[in-house]
Amino acid sequence: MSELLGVAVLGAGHMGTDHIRRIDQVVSGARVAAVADPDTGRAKDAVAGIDGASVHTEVPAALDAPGVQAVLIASPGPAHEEALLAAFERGLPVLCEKPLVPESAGALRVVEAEARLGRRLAQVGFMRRYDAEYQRLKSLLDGGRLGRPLMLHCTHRNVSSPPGFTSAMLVNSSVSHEIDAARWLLGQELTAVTVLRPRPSSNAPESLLDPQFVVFETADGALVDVEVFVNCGFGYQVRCEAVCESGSARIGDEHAMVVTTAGGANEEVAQDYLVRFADAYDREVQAWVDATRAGRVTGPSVWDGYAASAVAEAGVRALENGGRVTVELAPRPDLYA
Ligand SMILES: NC(=O)C1=CN([C@@H]2O[C@H](COP(=O)(O)OP(=O)(O)OC[C@H]3O[C@@H](n4cnc5c(N)ncnc54)[C@H](O)[C@@H]3O)[C@@H](O)[C@H]2O)C=CC1
Ligand SMILES: O=C1[C@@H](O)[C@H](O)[C@@H](O)[C@H](O)[C@H]1O
Repeated sequence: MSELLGVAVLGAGHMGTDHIRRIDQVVSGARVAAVADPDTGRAKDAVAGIDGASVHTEVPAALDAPGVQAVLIASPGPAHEEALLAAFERGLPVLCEKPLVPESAGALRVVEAEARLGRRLAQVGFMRRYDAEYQRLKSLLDGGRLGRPLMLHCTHRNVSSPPGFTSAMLVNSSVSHEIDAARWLLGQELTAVTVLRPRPSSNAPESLLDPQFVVFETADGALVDVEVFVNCGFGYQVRCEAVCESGSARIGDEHAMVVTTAGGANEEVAQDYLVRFADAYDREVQAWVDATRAGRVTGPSVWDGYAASAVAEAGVRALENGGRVTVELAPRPDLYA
């Protein structure tokens, strides 16, 4: 394919606007061909100064717009299923922001729809798989030098939660990244989940259960714990330590600049995922564009998206009802073997 890949971006909010900038200014081989958002003002602002990008309020109009060859979904999670199925009907390759679909039943319908097509068309925006530190940890674990992984200790802290953020979203929005990262790093499904609730921070909005401590069990007997704290107030911190039979490895400490002045040192802390994972988003979208132009799909699959939603759903049940909840996955279609 010699011409630029024409991308329709669905949703021009926080992530959509950043991806539009990325496609326009950072990534090579693609251009923004259309944008859809029910809020026309946002859509127009997001493509201001970009030649040839049409603006739509409805998703089908954007998918059918001239020059559209692929779709980047950055609308809220509940809108993803309809958008994915509409893209599949048109044979358009998709990069879908996480979650694939928040409810596992809807995510499974997407898996089944893609399996019926008989070829992969979509990948999910689990960008940590493109982060240099996560990739180094994955290579180290796969190389076997540290022996069998026994535990992952993870930290996921946001400065503050956006309006409307619920206690369930700590699990199914924030921890969804750790769910995917753990499945990917360990190469195993997560089979059970328990959520512990320390006393809520007085800095969290009224009635938000924040922080939470989530423990996953894996098919092979490893444990993954996640401290998720979305109103920590001081910074965006994502850390992961793998404890293995012959050693341990930790990522997530190397981002800050350390400023030393008379009598002391001060370490900067990133405030936002758009800063902490900027390179990962760039690499994710570039890889998607390159693979799409080559007629391939290489990123986290729709099956990975379904599994993450099923685990998160079990996590929300564990949060709401207490106790340990097991994860039930549907049979995996051969397409994702
Ligand atoms: N990978 C990551 O680190 C992150 C991923 N996300 C994901 O990105 C997606 C978008 O999140 P944000 O940008 O933070 O939300 P946002 O609320 O800032 O923006 C969503 C936009 O979508 C528009 N919209 C609503 N319904 C739509 C529809 N049916 N079709 C097209 N547009 C529609 C809204 O008007 C709004 O402009 C979500 O799936 C979220 O989970 C969000 C933050 C970080
Ligand atoms: O995906 C994300 C948000 O939706 C989520 O709400 C945040 O907690 C995460 O840090 C961010 O990466």
